[in-house]
Parts: sequence; structure tokens; C-alpha cells
Amino acid sequence: MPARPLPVNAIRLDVPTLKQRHKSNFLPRNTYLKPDTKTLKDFKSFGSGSVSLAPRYAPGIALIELRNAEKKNAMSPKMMVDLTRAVGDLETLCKDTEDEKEGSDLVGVVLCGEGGDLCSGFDLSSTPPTKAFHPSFSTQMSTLMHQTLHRLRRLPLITLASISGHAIGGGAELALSCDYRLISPHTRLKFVQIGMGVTPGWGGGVYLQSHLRHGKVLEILGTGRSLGAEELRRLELAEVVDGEKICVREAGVEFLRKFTHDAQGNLRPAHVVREMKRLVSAASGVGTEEEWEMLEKERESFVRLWGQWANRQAVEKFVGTGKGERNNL
Ligand SMILES: C[C@@H](C(=O)O)C(=O)SCCNC(=O)CCNC(=O)[C@H](O)C(C)(C)COP(=O)(O)OP(=O)(O)OC[C@H]1O[C@@H](n2cnc3c(N)ncnc32)[C@H](O)[C@@H]1OP(=O)(O)O
Repeated sequence: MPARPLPVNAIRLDVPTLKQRHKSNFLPRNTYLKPDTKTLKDFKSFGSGSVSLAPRYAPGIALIELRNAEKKNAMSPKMMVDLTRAVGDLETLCKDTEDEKEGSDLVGVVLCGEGGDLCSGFDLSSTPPTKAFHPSFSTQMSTLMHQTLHRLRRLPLITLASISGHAIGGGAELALSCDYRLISPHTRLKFVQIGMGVTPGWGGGVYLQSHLRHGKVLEILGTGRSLGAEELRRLELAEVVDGEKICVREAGVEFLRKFTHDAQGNLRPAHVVREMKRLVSAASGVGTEEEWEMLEKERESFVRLWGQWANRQAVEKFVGTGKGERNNL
């Protein structure tokens, strides 16, 4: 018997209107994104390095810089707190006001690291093993970094990671949390987590899915192989800037200029660019509550594996041995 078409009233379209999505997904700060005060207190004086925010680095553009160059900008617990504060300050600075003329002129933010490397992940030598491998530590670290990078992703600003060297482990996750990645021909991006006996714990497992097909994501995360500039460009994960060594700050500002200025060199209305970012993010599911639910799953896996035998061995090997043996997958 031929199938009869469904009566029209049997089809329910529960798709929320843009206004509803906008409202539900971009509330100023949802409680699940509020950092735990105990974690901030525990982490704030742990380890070296810092993260700075220059809110008006260039017209319409803020700059966040990771500073721990002697460790390739590895992120200590203290730096995680600094980054959380920087993102919180940006949230406050780009709040829209009723009077658009009074509002913020911020349009974008460049994220970079001192010396050109973005970040080499968690600072493995910042925290003694008794603390680092305590189950509460992985929960605290992963929750804080998930919240902070998710808040960075939800900003109504165009976010760009500018990298001329490495983005490794958590550093690759940091890069993937941004809208764009600007790289040099020498940049290496590596999801080294499999070699560290863990799965991603700062959001990269989820964020990579929003760019690539399932099999490719699995292959990149499941092998931990290094991705060079040519492949990153081909996969549309990054834009490559020519040159031996790029100045990450200036190249980042130059890249964002098309969003801050029109072709005649006039400043664009910042609140409209921010609204455009909100619209595109809502339509593509970036920074939404659904994405947060996937991050919870990622966190569960990371917390289960961190501190287990494979992870301990890899961390101890990194901290205790010479270069040649590191991350030898
Ligand atoms: C939380 C988790 C996650 O993904 O979610 C993670 O992030 S786990 C963390 C994942 N990260 C890693 O496994 C870091 C791996 N690091 C590396 O593979 C390498 O260091 C590169 C980043 C590729 C750079 O290699 P390159 O040969 O150019 O330099 P290098 O190895 O001599 O590094 C320069 C100095 O930085 C230090 N260094 C580099 N990465 C570090 C890290 N994550 N923690 C602590 N120290 C680190 C090195 O020990 C070395 O110190 P000395 O000069 O004193 O010898």
C-alpha cells in the first residue's frame, strides 16, 4: 500500500526562533560557567608565568598574552586563574548598552603567547605529583578550563589565536576554542593527549568536532600526530601567514582589521559586528548549552584517566628525562 502523507498538523516544528536562541544561549553568565571560588583560591598562587590582558591594544581589538616563555608558555594553575579573569574582564567590557553610541568599541581579541609559541598545555612541572595526581585536581583544572574557554567562545567578539611556534596538548585546545587561527609556516599543532595517557580535558575534543568530520577527528586525536601549516591550511583549521617568523601580535591585529574597519578605512559599528558574531555562533551551535553538555562528557573521560598509570608514566617521563624521549608515540 503506498505511504500516505502525514497530515500537516502532525508535523511539529519545535525549532526555537532566533530571538529565543539568542536569549537562552547568550545570557551574560550562566551559573554553570561561574568559576568555583575554592579552585580560584587553590590555583591563584600555584606555579610561574602570567596571562595579561590589554583591553585596548589596537582600535577595537584586545590582546591576551600568555607569558611563560621558558616553558613554551605552558599553563600553570596561576595562569589559568589569570586567563579566567581576563575573559571575565572582556565579558564586562563588551556588554551592550541601550545607547549604542555609549557602548563598547570592542570587536575582536587576539590570543597569543610570549615569543610566538601559543602554549604547550598544562605546565607539567608546576605542580608536585601528590597534588597533580589527586583526583580533585583534575576535576578542578578541567572544570575551570572548560568554563573559561567556553566563556571565551561565547564572547560576542571575534577571537583569533595567533601562533608562530607550537600549540601542544591543552595549547591546541586553546587554539581550537577561538574563531580563527593565524599561523606561520613553522607552526606545529599537536593533540598530544593520547601520548600523555589522557583524552582532551580543556574542550579541544569537542571543539575539533565542530570543524572536521568524525573519522578525521578520531585520527588526529587517536594518533596524536603533529599537524603542520600546510595540513592545517588544507583542513581549513588555520590561515597561514608567509614569513620566516611572524610577529604574532601585529599579524593578529592585521588579520582582524577587516572586522574593525571597512574597505575605506572607517571604523565599523562595533555593536553590529558583535551582533553578527552572536548570530553566527547561535546558528552554528558555538558556545551553546548543547556544546556545554558535550564538554561534560569530555570532562568525565579526562578526569577518569588523569592520574592513572599511563598518565603518570608519561608525565614522570616528561618531567624527568631529556628531550629526545618526550612524547615518543
Ligand atoms: C591538560 C592536558 C590537556 O591536553 O588537556 C595537557 O595539556 S597535558 C600537557 C601536554 N603537554 C606536553 O606534553 C608538553 C610537551 N612539550 C613538548 O612536546 C615540547 O617541549 C615542545 C612544546 C614541542 C617544544 O619542544 P622544543 O624542543 O622546542 O623545546 P623543549 O622541549 O626544550 O622545551 C623548552 C623548555 O620548556 C619546557 N616545557 C615544554 N612544555 C612544557 C610543559 N607542558 N610543562 C612544563 N615544561 C614544559 C621543557 O621542559 C623545556 O625546559 P628545559 O629548558 O628546562 O629543559
